[in-house]
Amino acid sequence: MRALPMAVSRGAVACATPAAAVPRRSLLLSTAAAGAALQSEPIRLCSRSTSGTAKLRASADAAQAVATAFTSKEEAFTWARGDNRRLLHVVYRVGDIDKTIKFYTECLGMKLLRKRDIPEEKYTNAFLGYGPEDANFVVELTYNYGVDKYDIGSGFGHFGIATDDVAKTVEIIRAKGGKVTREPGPVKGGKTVIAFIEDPDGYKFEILERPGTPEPLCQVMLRVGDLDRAISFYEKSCGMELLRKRDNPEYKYTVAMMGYGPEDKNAVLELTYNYGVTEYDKGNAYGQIAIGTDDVYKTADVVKLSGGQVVREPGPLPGIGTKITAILDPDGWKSVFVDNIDFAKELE
Ligand SMILES: C[C@@H](O)C(=O)SC[C@H](NC(=O)CC[C@H](N)C(=O)O)C(=O)NCC(=O)O
Repeated sequence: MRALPMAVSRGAVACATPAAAVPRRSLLLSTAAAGAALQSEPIRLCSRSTSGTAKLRASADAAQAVATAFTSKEEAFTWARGDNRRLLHVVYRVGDIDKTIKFYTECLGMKLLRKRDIPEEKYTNAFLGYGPEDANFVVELTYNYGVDKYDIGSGFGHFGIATDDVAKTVEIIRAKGGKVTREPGPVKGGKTVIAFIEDPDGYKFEILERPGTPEPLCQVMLRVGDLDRAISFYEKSCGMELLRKRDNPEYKYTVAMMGYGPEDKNAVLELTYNYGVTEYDKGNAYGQIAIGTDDVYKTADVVKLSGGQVVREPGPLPGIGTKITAILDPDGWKSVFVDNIDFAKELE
């Protein structure tokens, strides 16, 4: 059973604590600003409030005190990098779930993996993909009763589907009535053959040529206002690796592929920075990516220690019992970490 984090009074002051006296759960101080630089030495807090410590108290108040199992930030980041993580699914809202299921199964060749209706919360979920959820990245569609239209916004980019033959795939999609918005051909400024299609709600899918891939649903592309800030966040707060960064000055954008393993075998988060564009409208259609973890509590601690924002404290979901924690990146994109064991039970 996990111990509850210790409460930290707003009047807590920074103090020197002998190493031997450091409790099992330490209190580490982190700046609240997302993307704050790592500090090698944690500042420990004690609850003693004394006179003459106003400045320290003010600085403690201005920062986020984290009750954590870790004794240093380095320990926290090392744990996150070694955690058992992978992208589980991407969650987004659709206006007619049966129409989308038909499009994804008939045009995109996905399988309907499971569907659940939660009438008490007035929504339905459908999980679709190219392989079982215990080993593949999949989509989780959400239909909210009575809502048939969403705003996709300008920040969401696309989902990527890798295929052996883009031209053939696009012809099948077209023949089945799918909307092709960019014909197959080499990507501008590169060699990879790509095409773009749109689903019934207007979500874009990039079809890209990558023969023999084990993970056809391979990318979630989101636009960000500061690429280095976003890379730093996904490295430090999420324990991801920068797999590839490519600048395309001719077309004035840079992309960074972030993930938990090589791009040809694992789904990745593709972050796109368009020169000079620092803000996007995120709409209300795209939801979040879900990431598996062995410990949602430690995960939330790591996010806080790296200056990231936890928008849902770790704990079990009412009704389902699956433990999760939700975080926001510096651009406001959400990720949800899901306990691996609880998730496996959901699939039983
Ligand atoms: C292979 C992999 O790197 C790509 O497919 S990148 C695709 C490329 N992306 C962009 O242009 C991103 C910047 C753009 N301004 C945006 O915000 O989406 C792309 O979409 N190319 C279009 C083309 O027709 O080649």
